[in-house]
Amino acid sequence: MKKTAKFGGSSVANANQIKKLTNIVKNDKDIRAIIVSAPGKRFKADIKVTDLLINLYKDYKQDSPSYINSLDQIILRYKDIAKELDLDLRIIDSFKDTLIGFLKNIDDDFYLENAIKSAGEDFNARLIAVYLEKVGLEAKYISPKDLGIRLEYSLNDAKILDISYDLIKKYENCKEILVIPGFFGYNDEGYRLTFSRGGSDITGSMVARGLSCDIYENYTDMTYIYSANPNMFYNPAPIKNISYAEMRELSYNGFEIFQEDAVQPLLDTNIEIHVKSTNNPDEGGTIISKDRTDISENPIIGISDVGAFTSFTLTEYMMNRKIGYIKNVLDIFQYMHIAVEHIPTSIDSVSILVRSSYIKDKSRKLSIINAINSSFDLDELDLNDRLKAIAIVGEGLKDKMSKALYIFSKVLDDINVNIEYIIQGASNNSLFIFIDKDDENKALKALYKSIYEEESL
Ligand SMILES: Nc1ncnc2c1ncn2[C@@H]1O[C@H](COP(=O)(O)OP(=O)(O)O)[C@@H](O)[C@H]1O
Ligand SMILES: N[C@@H](CC(=O)OP(=O)(O)O)C(=O)O
Repeated sequence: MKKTAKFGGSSVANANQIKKLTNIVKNDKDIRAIIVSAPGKRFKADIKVTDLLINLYKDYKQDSPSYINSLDQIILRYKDIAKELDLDLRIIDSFKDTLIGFLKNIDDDFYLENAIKSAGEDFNARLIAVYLEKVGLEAKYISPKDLGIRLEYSLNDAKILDISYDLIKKYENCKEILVIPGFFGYNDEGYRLTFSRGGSDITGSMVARGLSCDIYENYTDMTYIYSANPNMFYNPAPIKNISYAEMRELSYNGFEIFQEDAVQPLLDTNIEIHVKSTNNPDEGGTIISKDRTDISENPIIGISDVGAFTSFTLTEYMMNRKIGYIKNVLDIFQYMHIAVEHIPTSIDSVSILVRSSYIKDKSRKLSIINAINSSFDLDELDLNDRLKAIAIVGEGLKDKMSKALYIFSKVLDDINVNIEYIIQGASNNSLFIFIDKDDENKALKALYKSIYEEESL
C-alpha cells in the first residue's frame, strides 16, 4: 500500500498542528509523500499566510511603505513556528531574503505575483522537512521544479502539463518521505505559476497519480465532508462515500473543503481520496472515488448554498426565428471574460445567469447592459441581482428527477418561497434552484430537512 498525504492550511497553521502531522506520518509507513499548504487560520479572525502574501504584493506594487509591515507579519508567522519546534532560526532569515529577492528581481508583474503567492507553501515545506528530519524521520524537501510539476498558463488559469506525471514517476522508489509544497509548479520558462485558491489539493492529486499511490489522503480540520456546510447547519449528516463527479459539482458550488479541479488528475486512475481530520485522524473520513455503491440508499449526497447570481433577461419578439441569437449574446460575455453558468430560454426571451461575484463592479454591470443594448434591438432588458442559488447534488437524481422536482417544489411552496428558476444539471446529477435572496435561509433549511430528516426521496 502506498499513500500520498496532503495537509491543508489549518493542519499546518502552527507548531502544534505540525506536531500532529508528524505523528500521522510517523505512525503510517505507507505515506511516501506529503504535500503541505501555507499556514492557514489559527483562529476565526486570523489571516491565512497566502492572503498576507497577496497583501505584500499589492502593497509593494502600490509603493506603499506598509509593504515592510506585511513582510514582517509573514516572517513572524514562520518564526513563531520555528521557535516552538526548536529549529535553527537562520532558515527564517533565508525566507526573508527570498521574498526580497523576488520583489527586487522579478520584473514581470504576473510572474512576481505568482512567485510571492507560492512562497507560503514553499517556506512551510522547507520548515516541515527540517522538523521531520529532526525527530528522526527520513524525509526531504523537494521543490515542484525538481519533482516535475509542469504547468502552462491558459484561459486565466494554470493548467497541468501531462509530462508532469512521467517526471514525478522518477521518484516512485525514493526511500525518503518527500515533503512537497502544494499550490504551484513551473512553466517551460522556469517561472512559478500558482493554481487557483485551494490548489494544494491539485498538487496532492498530481503526486498521488505520478507516484502510483493507492490512496490520496487529504487532511483537513473536519472529520468528514458533510452533506451541508457545517458553518450554516448544526450537525449536518456526514458523507461516507461520494463520487468524483458529485464532489466536483459540490466543490464548484460551495463546498470549499476540496478544490473542484483536484479530481481531474485522478479520473483515469482507481486512486481513492480519503478526506480526514488532522485533529482526529483515527475517526470518520469521507471516501471520494470514481463510483459509489450506495446510490439507492442515498440518492442525494449534498445540498449547498452556491451564492449570489445575477440574471440578464433579453426579450425580443420573434427571437426564435433568429438563428445564432444566443451565440451573439454569449459573445458579449466572452469578450468581457465573464463565465456564463445557465441559459434558460423561451420563445422570445433568453436569460443569462452569471455569478454576481464576477460582476461586483457597478461599472462592469453597466458595460454589459450598454453592450447588450447597442448590439440588439430589444423590446425589454431586465436585470435581477437578488438571486441566490441552491445546488442539490446526487447521482440518484437521474432516476428520481420527477419525484425530486415534485417534492422540492412542494416544500418551497409550503413555506411561501417562489422559485425564480429551476434548472436540471446537464449531467443529471444536480438540480439548481434560484430564489430571492431574502428566502435563502428558510429554503435551504426546509430542503435539507426534507432530504435528510424526512428522507422524502
Ligand atoms: N460540506 C462541507 N463539509 C465540511 N466542511 C465544509 C463543507 N463546506 C464548507 N466546509 C468548510 O471547509 C473547511 C475546510 O476547507 P479548507 O479551509 O480549504 O481546509 P484546509 O485548511 O484543510 O485546506 C471547513 O473548515 C469548513 O468550514
Ligand atoms: N494556500 C493556498 C492554497 C491551498 O490549497 O490552501 P488550503 O489547503 O489551505 O486550502 C490558499 O490559501 O488558497
